[in-house]
Amino acid sequence: MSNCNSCPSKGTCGKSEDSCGIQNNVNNKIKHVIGVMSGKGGVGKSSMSVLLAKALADMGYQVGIMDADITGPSIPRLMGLEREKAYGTNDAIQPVIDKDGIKVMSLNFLMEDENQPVVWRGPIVGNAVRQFWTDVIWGELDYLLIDMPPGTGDVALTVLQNIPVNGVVMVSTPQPMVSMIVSKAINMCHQVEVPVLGVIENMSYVVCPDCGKRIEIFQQKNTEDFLKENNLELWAELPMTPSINMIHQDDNFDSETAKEMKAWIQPAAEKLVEKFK
Ligand SMILES: Nc1ncnc2c1ncn2[C@@H]1O[C@H](COP(=O)(O)OP(=O)(O)OP(=O)(O)O)[C@@H](O)[C@H]1O
Repeated sequence: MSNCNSCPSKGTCGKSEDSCGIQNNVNNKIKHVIGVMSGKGGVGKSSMSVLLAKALADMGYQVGIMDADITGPSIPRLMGLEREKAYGTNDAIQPVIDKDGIKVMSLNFLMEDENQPVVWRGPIVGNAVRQFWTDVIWGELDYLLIDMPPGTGDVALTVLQNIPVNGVVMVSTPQPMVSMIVSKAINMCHQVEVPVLGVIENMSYVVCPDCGKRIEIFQQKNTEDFLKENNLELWAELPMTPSINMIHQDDNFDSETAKEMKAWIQPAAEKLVEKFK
């Protein structure tokens, strides 16, 4: 049964206790639940979830990532945890914990073979996501980041209505087609009364390897209009770069590549922390 007193969204949620579909988990003491969403597939939502988690962990926070992209789970590989398995105890599931202490849950941790497709209908996928909230022993966390499925369909709705999400970080790329679809996701959040906190623009530009000049690759870049129309703030801009492919190799933001990635995502991590001060 839902109970507002033990809910992390207490005080920031518009739902009444009677109408709330959220089931709490006594094993969860999570201060902030944050969705990382885009509406459009392939814009780098999972990569941004991982970078954000690493930046928050680096700032000393206890962090978890829930891979709610059930049919296309990429978090285990992006975290370098693709060989790990999650184990159950009675009716609870232990998340996988990486070297930084980031707790991770993904359907791939429960699959024998990560290459096997999950051929499930929407309600079953929705149940899996719900269980990632109700049955996983997340323990104490400052931030649980939810890597949302692409689109504004069934599963995204299940996350927003069945998990006490405090706010959503939108990931976009500077293309009119993408911002139109991301705007749909923003409006979906408004409809279910989940605040959209800020925007990360990925693949924003490229840096010339010879002269270091910033090159705008998308000529009809419409970031300012998009932000203005949706009354949102740009939290971070990341270039299109092969460094992102190294994301899984460095746990502590130690290597030069990782330091570079940290510098790009850090403003977003700081903005997020600031939002909940
Ligand atoms: N800034 C970037 N520069 C270069 N490649 C990137 C960048 N961001 C993401 N990618 C690459 O784009 C691909 C998609 O990234 P990612 O899986 O993070 O996107 P997604 O939005 O979560 O996708 P999906 O819709 O499948 O959930 C990956 O191969 C990733 O390495």
